[in-house]
Amino acid sequence: MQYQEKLESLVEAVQQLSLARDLDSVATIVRATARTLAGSDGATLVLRDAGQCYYYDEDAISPLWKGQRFPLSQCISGWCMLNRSAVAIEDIYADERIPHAAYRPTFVRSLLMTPIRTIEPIGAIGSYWAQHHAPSADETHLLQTLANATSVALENIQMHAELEQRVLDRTEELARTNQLLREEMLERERAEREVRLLSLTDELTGLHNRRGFQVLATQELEVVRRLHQPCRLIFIDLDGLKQVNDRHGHAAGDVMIRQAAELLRVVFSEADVLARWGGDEFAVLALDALDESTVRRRVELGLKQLAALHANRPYALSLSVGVIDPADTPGASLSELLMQADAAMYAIKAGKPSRVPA
Ligand SMILES: Nc1nc2c(ncn2[C@@H]2O[C@H](COP(=O)(O)OP(=O)(O)OP(=O)(O)O)[C@@H](O)[C@H]2O)c(=O)[nH]1
Repeated sequence: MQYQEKLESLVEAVQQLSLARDLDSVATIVRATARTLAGSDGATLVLRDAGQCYYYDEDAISPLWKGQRFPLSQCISGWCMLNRSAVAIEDIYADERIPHAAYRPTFVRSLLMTPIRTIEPIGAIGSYWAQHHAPSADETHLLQTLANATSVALENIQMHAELEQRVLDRTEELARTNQLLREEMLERERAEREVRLLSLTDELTGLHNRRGFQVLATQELEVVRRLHQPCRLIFIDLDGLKQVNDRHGHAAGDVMIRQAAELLRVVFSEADVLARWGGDEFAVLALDALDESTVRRRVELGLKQLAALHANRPYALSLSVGVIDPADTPGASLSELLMQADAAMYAIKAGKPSRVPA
């Protein structure tokens, strides 16, 4: 092949190398171009890897050396990297720098080893001949130019890989941050739900609290009024809680309040709005056409059942119950209706002979 043709091959290879994005592509280009430029029978790409010569690719000594690593001091590619200069050896068995035994199973008789970059070499390109061959100055020059272009390609690949890794790391970091934000959002939603729930619920009894009752009973009242359905508003007060607190302690008073709530759950249905209005008072919006005596009868029955369940409690559970029909005052607000029910309850309580249950 004429020098001009070789030069064109070299220019073509330099362009291909500038586009190569991985080591395999570089190795393929280098191997083929080295053989073309040197007219050799085989070529190899050696990389300097932590003080060793790493035979990354070769088609001269295959399959003996490909993928193997040798100390820089024990192979000719190492020699050429350490000395930062190309080395041509016409008869490898006459040269002391060659580990002869290692070459014996191969076809190699002559070689040219070119450092990849003469300043701080990062590898070497080897060209091998099966017959004795003395590489010309032109061949050596072309091979060194190829090797220098290869150094740029290798640097490019490393930079590209580093950039890709940085993008990957950043993407992972963003994904982790996103995940954390998502978890934080879910946690906040859960906490908000809990706060909403807590702010409508009475902690001691699990019934709605005053605020919960106002929200829900207002809605329900509006619906039953619009649909002309029956309902009753009921106000209930525990009898003698103060006495129980005083005689048996606050904890016993709490149990009494909880038992009253238990009773309301038994007496009224799930659709009704049940609330602890505060202290020892309860409010119920029953979505039913209950008359007062039915409510009272059910409460008494519930009290008996509870008394049987808690036979050894040191006090009797007793309630004063006021029942009103909101339909009797169609324009009244919930607060006004509650005042009516409270008054009805108080009339009942006032009529009781003794309000001390224990
Ligand atoms: N154990 C307990 N006591 C409470 C709680 N809230 C309010 N009380 C007490 O309940 C008592 C209510 O007193 P009163 O309004 O006189 O009611 P009562 O003792 O049931 O008397 P009457 O309603 O007239 O039958 C007060 O002593 C409050 O301190 C509570 O959550 N737990």
